Amino acid sequence: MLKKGYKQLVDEAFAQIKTYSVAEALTKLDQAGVQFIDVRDVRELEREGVIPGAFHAPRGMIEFWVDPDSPYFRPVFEDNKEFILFCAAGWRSALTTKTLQDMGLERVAHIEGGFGAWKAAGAPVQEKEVKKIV
Ligand SMILES: O=S(=O)([O-])[S-]
Repeated sequence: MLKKGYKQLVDEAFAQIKTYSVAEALTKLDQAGVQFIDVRDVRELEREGVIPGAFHAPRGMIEFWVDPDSPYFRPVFEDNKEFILFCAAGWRSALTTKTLQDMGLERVAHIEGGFGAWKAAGAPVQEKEVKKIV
């Protein structure tokens, strides 16, 4: 028997994090000082598309990419931006937003319903660029 199931974890995260509707997030898409963060798996990006300008930080690595003391640190996280996370449907991003908040990021939020809701609302989507190996 688990001490906590996924539902409890997600509900606890929802209670402690900021959640933007798609409409609210859309107003922030091109805003200076705001960075969208896509925490989905790369295969989902290839299959479903991406939000223009979003930085891909897979959930599996994100704690290591955010922490400047980690050998995997990514400079995109060093600025004092607002980070808006999303996944496919809003559960992984809720857990990840809670984790980044626990790590000390002050302006972090996620998008309700994730990329699925974003796409369904007709918000901007583009194909993932395929990197050519030369
Ligand atoms: O992306 S997810 O909300 O289905 S975990």
